[in-house]
Amino acid sequence: MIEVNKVSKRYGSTRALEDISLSIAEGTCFGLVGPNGAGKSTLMKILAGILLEFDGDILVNERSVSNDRMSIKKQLGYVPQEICLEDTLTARDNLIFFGKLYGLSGRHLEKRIEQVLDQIGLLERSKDKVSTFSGGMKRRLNIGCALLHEPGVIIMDEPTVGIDPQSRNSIFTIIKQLKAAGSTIIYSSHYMEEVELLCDHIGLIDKGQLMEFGEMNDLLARYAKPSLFISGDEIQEEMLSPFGNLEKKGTGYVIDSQEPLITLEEVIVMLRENGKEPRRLELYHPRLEDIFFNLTGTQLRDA
Ligand SMILES: Nc1ncnc2c1ncn2[C@@H]1O[C@H](COP(=O)(O)OP(=O)(O)OP(=O)(O)O)[C@@H](O)[C@H]1O
Repeated sequence: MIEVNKVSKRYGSTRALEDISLSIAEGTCFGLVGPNGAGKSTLMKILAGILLEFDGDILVNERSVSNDRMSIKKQLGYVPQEICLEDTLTARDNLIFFGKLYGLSGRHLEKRIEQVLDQIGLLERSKDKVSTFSGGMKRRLNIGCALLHEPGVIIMDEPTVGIDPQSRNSIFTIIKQLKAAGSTIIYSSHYMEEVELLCDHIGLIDKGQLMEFGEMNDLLARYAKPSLFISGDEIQEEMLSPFGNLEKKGTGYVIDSQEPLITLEEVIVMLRENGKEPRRLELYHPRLEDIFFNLTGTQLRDA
């Protein structure tokens, strides 16, 4: 269990984090979501024991990162947002360097390097210099460096920024495998769809403040309503108003409904009886974006 207790951080006059409290249970995949500049990296660095000056405390399995830093660091793997590799060395030599930093050596280190290279899909490129790698390969190696010492908790700060879809998918596969093996994952991103796909618990952060945190499904149920979307030249507002609260959205209307399937059926019957055909008629499932919008009144200010 990781407990973040009233954590605040200032850089000069900038308040990067304000009074953040949350907890992350073992074996969960926790997504920290927020726009650029929200404070995600700052919190990730504090969690990883890299940023040492802050107010409040963080407990990892009841031990404070401020007092037990070295023993806690062994349980953590940190993947920084900026790629942190030596370009002039091979993938294998980079892994040797990071493995030694974590106190690994000899046959155990060799074995872990083979396993990690396989896990990140770079076995065949292990003897190539990092300078010949694509952005996505560098990101995968960056992740591999944090996995060598088999940490129980892996902290990944926006690991998919600026990479191609294929590498992104392969990073998702790595994360899903880590999850299945029981690791705790803390994943920050400003891509809501990634967090929705990977994480079961989330924290929404904006301007240094934690807007909400909890289980994804609970938050979706609390903040976002299921609804129907309908559009078409023949579709008019007065036809739809008996079916629930209506909102004009783009070229059509959104109908709020607690039981969208039943409403869908009723709308179809009404359309048939009136001989009208919609261009689009579909169930709308609440998204993480809806929670953020409900809490902040804005769409995620994506860069
Ligand atoms: N070393 C620093 N010195 C001064 N200000 C900083 C420093 N690091 C971050 N900040 C500021 O603190 C705030 C939070 O930054 P942080 O990098 O934690 O946000 P973020 O959510 O990770 O954003 P991004 O997705 O752009 O990395 C921003 O206003 C940022 O400009």
